Amino acid sequence: MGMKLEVRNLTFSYDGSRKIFEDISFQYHSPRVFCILGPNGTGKSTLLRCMINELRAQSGSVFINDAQAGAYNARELARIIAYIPQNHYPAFPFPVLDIVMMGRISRMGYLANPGKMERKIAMEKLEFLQIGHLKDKPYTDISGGERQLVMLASALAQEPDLLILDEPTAHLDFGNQYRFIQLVKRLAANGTGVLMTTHFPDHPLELNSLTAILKDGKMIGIGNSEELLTDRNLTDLYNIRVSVESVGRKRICVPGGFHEECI
Ligand SMILES: Nc1ncnc2c1ncn2[C@@H]1O[C@H](COP(=O)(O)OP(=O)(O)OP(=O)(O)O)[C@@H](O)[C@H]1O
Repeated sequence: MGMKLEVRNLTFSYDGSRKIFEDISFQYHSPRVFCILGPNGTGKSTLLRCMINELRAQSGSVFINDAQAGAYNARELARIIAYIPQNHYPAFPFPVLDIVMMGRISRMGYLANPGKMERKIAMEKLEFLQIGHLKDKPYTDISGGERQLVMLASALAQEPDLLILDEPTAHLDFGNQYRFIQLVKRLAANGTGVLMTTHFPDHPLELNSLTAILKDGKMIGIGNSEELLTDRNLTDLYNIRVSVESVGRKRICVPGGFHEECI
């Protein structure tokens, strides 16, 4: 059926005076992929945390399936949305498989212990992401990129309608970044929505996603990646010359410009 997320006139401040962003509004329907681009410190993570009810906006509202986000308790929200923050610091050396099984909590009865089915689903998600070999390793003893994939496995085990991912490729190697983007395409094709922030404009171009540009506390553009991510818009956004080029059937962004000296 898909889910609907609506952000209406959202304004946020951490200290009550400096506005991190102001009057942000958009509508999103899953399973389309939605990417949010913006320079460092523009409030992308803060916006995501407002969407999942972790931070309370100064004004404006977030609606999930037409109900105020605040009306859902954590368990109800976890059945709809799985969120992976930009950084997660492991506190305990739980085995990786247990971490992935934790993704099942919102799907289990109150006071129930994870059983065979939870174990099977968790293992399937690890295998799906080609990290089954990590299942018995302590979560504290794996690399940043491996942790990111384990978090993704746990989020997938949650079987949400929407994945909200904060810079999901930040720790991934070149190959895993590509595999990850292909995975996002597959998830969307199978009905799971993905809303993600990224520092790589190539990602929304590859995903042909709905894309929003955040700059100086405002959402200055939203639309199809192909139309929104022009040389001009990317040059203005990142303050370097950028040209968007066709290579075969792909569109890629070239920082410094294709025919220019790097600046
Ligand atoms: N807990 C906090 N308290 C006060 N200010 C904060 C807090 N977290 C973030 N900020 C500030 O809010 C602004 C937006 O931060 P945020 O992390 O949302 O940006 P971002 O666009 O996700 O950045 P990046 O791309 O670097 O991850 C920044 O100026 C940051 O310093």
